[in-house]
Amino acid sequence: MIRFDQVSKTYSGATRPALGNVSLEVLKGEFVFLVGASGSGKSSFLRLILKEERPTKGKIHVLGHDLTTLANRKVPYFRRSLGVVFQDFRLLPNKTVFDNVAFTLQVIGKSKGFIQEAVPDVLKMVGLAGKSGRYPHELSGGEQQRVAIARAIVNKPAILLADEPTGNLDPATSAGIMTLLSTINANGTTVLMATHDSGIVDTMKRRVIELISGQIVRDERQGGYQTQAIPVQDFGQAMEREQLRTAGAPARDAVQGSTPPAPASAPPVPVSAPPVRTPAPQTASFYIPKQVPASAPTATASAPPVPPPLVEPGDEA
Ligand SMILES: Nc1ncnc2c1ncn2[C@@H]1O[C@H](COP(=O)(O)OP(=O)(O)OP(=O)(O)O)[C@@H](O)[C@H]1O
Repeated sequence: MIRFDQVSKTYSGATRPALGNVSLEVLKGEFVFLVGASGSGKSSFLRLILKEERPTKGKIHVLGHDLTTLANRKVPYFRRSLGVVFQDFRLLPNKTVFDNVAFTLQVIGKSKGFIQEAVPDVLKMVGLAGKSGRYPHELSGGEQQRVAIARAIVNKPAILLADEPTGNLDPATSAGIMTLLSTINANGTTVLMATHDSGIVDTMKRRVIELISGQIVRDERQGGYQTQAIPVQDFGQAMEREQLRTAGAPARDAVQGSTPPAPASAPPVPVSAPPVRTPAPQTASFYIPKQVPASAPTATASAPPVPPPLVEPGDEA
């Protein structure tokens, strides 16, 4: 369904790649979380799938299309099989809930009759049946995100890409959105979701792909937000910090080049699924038990660079 073969993306003027030599496969019907610190490449990954960016190297196949050779004139048609949801909802402020969802169908030339049936159906599905005449500013954040999700799925996409869809929502509202995304997934849509929300990832126990500096360092079935282990190189520094904190003794010699003893309280070494078509990156050739909590990545205050709306009024039917 989605395949990356040794894909690298270096933005012009950048000194290092946003994504480096990424290979993976996502199968039909999967629900995949993309996790990693700000700037690790999650949004770039999603934009490559949308063909909003071109890889600098490597091949990307989505829904049977080779995106490197897909003609520009075919891109709008290709994107009709993809739904996209963003952290900041991106609703049209001067259109009602109904019209926000209907707009997507109008620009791809769906008939009035189709729209009159499809929009109420999808609004019911997302729990907004009674709010079709409201404007975005009359809705809560969670409701606005439901409208955005309705708009993304009204054309029944094969793949739903969600870039931090709960980033602006409180935990209870986020849980409702995740229930909705799970239902959409259970109905057959493949879902890829970039997130910083550890609670959601830990609760849902889905496939987790973790990026560090554009490299896949973990691809785990039923994973958590943070692995129970950290890369071995980091372990030396972590141990050193911990020992300095507790006893003042430097620790580098004690841990480098050998597997350290696990403390009584250490979690078991995780048995994660081997990476799917993913070469092990140099920074994570193997993992050892975590000794100190790694600092949790935090969302940036400003939104990452974002692509324009997927469907333009000029698109042909
Ligand atoms: N359009 C762009 N032009 C130049 N550099 C970019 C562009 N988009 C992203 N980058 C850079 O690529 C790297 C990866 O960015 P990306 O937005 O993919 O990360 P992210 O993991 O989605 O971050 P966040 O969690 O903050 O959204 C960063 O170093 C970023 O500065």
